[in-house]
Amino acid sequence: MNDVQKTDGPRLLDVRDLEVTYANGAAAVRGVNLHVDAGQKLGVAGESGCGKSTLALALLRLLPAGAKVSGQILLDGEDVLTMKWGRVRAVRWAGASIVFQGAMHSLNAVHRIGDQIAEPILLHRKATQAGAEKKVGELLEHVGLPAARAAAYPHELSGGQRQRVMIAMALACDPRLIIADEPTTALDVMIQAQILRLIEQLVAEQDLGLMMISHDLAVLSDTCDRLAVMYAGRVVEEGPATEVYERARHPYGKALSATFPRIGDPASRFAPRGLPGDPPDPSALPTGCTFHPRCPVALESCSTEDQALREAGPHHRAACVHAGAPLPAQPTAAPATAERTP
Ligand SMILES: Nc1ncnc2c1ncn2[C@@H]1O[C@H](COP(=O)(O)OP(=O)(O)OP(=O)(O)O)[C@@H](O)[C@H]1O
Repeated sequence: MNDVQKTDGPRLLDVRDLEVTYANGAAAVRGVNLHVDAGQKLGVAGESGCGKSTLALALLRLLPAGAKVSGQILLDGEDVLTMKWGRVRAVRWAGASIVFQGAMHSLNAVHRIGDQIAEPILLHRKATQAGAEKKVGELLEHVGLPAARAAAYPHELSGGQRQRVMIAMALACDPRLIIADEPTTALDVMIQAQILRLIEQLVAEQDLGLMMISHDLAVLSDTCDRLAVMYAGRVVEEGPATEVYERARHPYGKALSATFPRIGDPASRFAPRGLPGDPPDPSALPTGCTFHPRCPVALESCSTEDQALREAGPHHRAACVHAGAPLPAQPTAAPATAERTP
């Protein structure tokens, strides 16, 4: 991404020209470039089906068999794509770890949460049982839960508490990068805000890198320093969070920011609804700019000419023929009357 170049050593995460094609021919990630440095928070936004989860899974080589991956995923300068499996397994906990959405599905219902958090510590840190238990207590307290909750089973905790457990587990082996895939999607708005503040606090305290994935641009702009907006497997807009959220230069970024107004904003109830239609099938992408069939400001040329990312403002880039100037006025959509959903 186009921000100030880091000069002292490799970036924490540096993704270059990443392509992922599933066995059925779905081109889910197409030429993605992005990076995260220590202490930085990158938000990756996009509707369902834009390739966000595929990107996250690719970073730690968690994709299903048959998926073809090319490009580079440099974690502290070391390419995850060419690592031996033993090294990949170590990196998954100690280099980077993932917090998934829906903690109830990610936690094992029949094991106490303390044992589940201890497992990677015993396995990858070669800790003693006593050492692991001590670390589990510290981690739980760190995420705002009493150490004694280690004895609880997942069903004895609330949704927010379970998500705190997932975060504790992600931190178990002191990773340097956290990948959070829709970490608050299943939670109500109050709890969502608490979990986001917790993630922010941990990132700042431990100088971690954060890559947070969400369909909700407002949540991301509230939490992250920079945003990358994905559409049909590509980054179509990127830049400082406020800049992208408030002055989107790609019509897709603009539609996403209108669909997800700021948390607590009373105007949110009257915000325009999202775009009609769905992202394209990655096995049969449209010609030209893949967004053109849904774009309210497309030119005739957009159906044949693809656009690369180009300067759209300070450290801000957009892959749109209109990127160099404020977007032309768009037809206004019908006002939404429902409360925003997290
Ligand atoms: N295992 C798979 N095999 C084939 N296609 C897949 C597979 N997993 C995902 N896809 C397709 O790849 C595209 C990107 O999916 P992905 O889950 O990465 O998107 P996403 O933006 O994370 O959406 P969501 O938020 O719903 O997870 C979609 O069209 C999806 O149908």
